Amino acid sequence: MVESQDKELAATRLLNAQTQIWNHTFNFIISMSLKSAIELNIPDIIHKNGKPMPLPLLISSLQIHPSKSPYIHRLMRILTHSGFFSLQKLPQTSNPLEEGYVLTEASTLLLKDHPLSATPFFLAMLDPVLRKPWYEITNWFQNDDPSSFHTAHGKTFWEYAKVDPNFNHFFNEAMASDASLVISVVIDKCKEVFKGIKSLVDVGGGTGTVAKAIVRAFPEIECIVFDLPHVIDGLQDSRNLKFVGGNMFEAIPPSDAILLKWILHDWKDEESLRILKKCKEGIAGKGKAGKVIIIDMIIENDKGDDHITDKLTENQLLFDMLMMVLLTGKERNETEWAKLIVSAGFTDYKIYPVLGSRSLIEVYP
Ligand SMILES: C[S@@+](CC[C@H](N)C(=O)[O-])C[C@H]1O[C@@H](n2cnc3c(N)ncnc32)[C@H](O)[C@@H]1O
Ligand SMILES: O=c1cc(-c2ccc(O)cc2)oc2c(O)c(O)ccc12
Repeated sequence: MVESQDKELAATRLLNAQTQIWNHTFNFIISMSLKSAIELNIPDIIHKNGKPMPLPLLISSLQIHPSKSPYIHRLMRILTHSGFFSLQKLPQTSNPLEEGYVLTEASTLLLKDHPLSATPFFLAMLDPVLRKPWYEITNWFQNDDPSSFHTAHGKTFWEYAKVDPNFNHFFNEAMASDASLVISVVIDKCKEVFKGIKSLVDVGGGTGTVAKAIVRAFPEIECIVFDLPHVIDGLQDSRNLKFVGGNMFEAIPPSDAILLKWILHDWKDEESLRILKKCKEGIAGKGKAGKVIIIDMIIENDKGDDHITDKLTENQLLFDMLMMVLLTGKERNETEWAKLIVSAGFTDYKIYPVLGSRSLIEVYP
């Protein structure tokens, strides 16, 4: 009896292990299915419908070949199971089997016209330019290239952006959509961070989404968006917002405060230290208001004991891999951040854990 129970337990474990491997093996199927749903415009079509959308109506609204109509429910079934759509009973019907698709919070963020749309990044991640480096990781482990991206394309991420205007454009656009989301939360939840600041440089500030929101919310602040020349090329200055091209490893324009949003995780410790030291020079002599504002992840060391913490940690570890493969960067835990901040000559810092998997870190000279 005991022996047969042991055997059953061993078989269950083996089958569970196989299921785990299969689910991970097929993870890409979810991304590729979602890509197709976005390309077929399904989130926007369901949104426009305004109420739960029955399958036949959804099918008739899609630009697909008639022979493919019977397949749509299978695409919708996996994406519903993955939480991108949900099924709701149709209004004004007594038949419980009559239901229609509605958006979830995740697919709402994928709407093309959503001001905070995640679609540009989602599609960018599946683009062959950003996919190729993932096939090169093992080669990268065996050569001395700075990143797997470099192994795949023979140049760094930023060099690639400089010579490929299309890549430069879609990357900057994708960054801008994330920037809108983050800065709206920062302005709402961390107003005090900007108190007393008269000038701010957004280092690596891209096309200026964050800086524009800052000058709108705090008109007394003069902002400079500092980025590589090909990023800011052609962007128009306004009264309290200027675009300056340059290299943050060489010099950063002086100001009361410097913002580094999603900059330091792009770079390894030696490089990040050089950037932070340049920031310190940039805010030198600016008295009490001088500070560096970092927006980046702080990796949790403990494995989460609830589902949400566990998902945040997974998100951070995935970003850590993204930084390793595309750039030379990494995500850091608090000890690593503290070491970096102190090594660059700063005396103290304060963490505002208000941005989901990211935090705002206020750093003082
Ligand atoms: C990950 S993006 C972050 C953009 C923006 N801060 C945001 O979070 O939306 C990094 C930015 O750093 C810029 N960058 C890279 N190397 C740079 C350098 N040497 N000097 C100035 N900016 C640089 C890139 O062009 C890019 O805009
Ligand atoms: O190449 C990237 C991509 C991202 C990214 C991907 C998907 C998302 O939903 C959000 C962001 O983020 C990056 C990043 O933060 C960075 O500093 C460099 C490159 C990328």
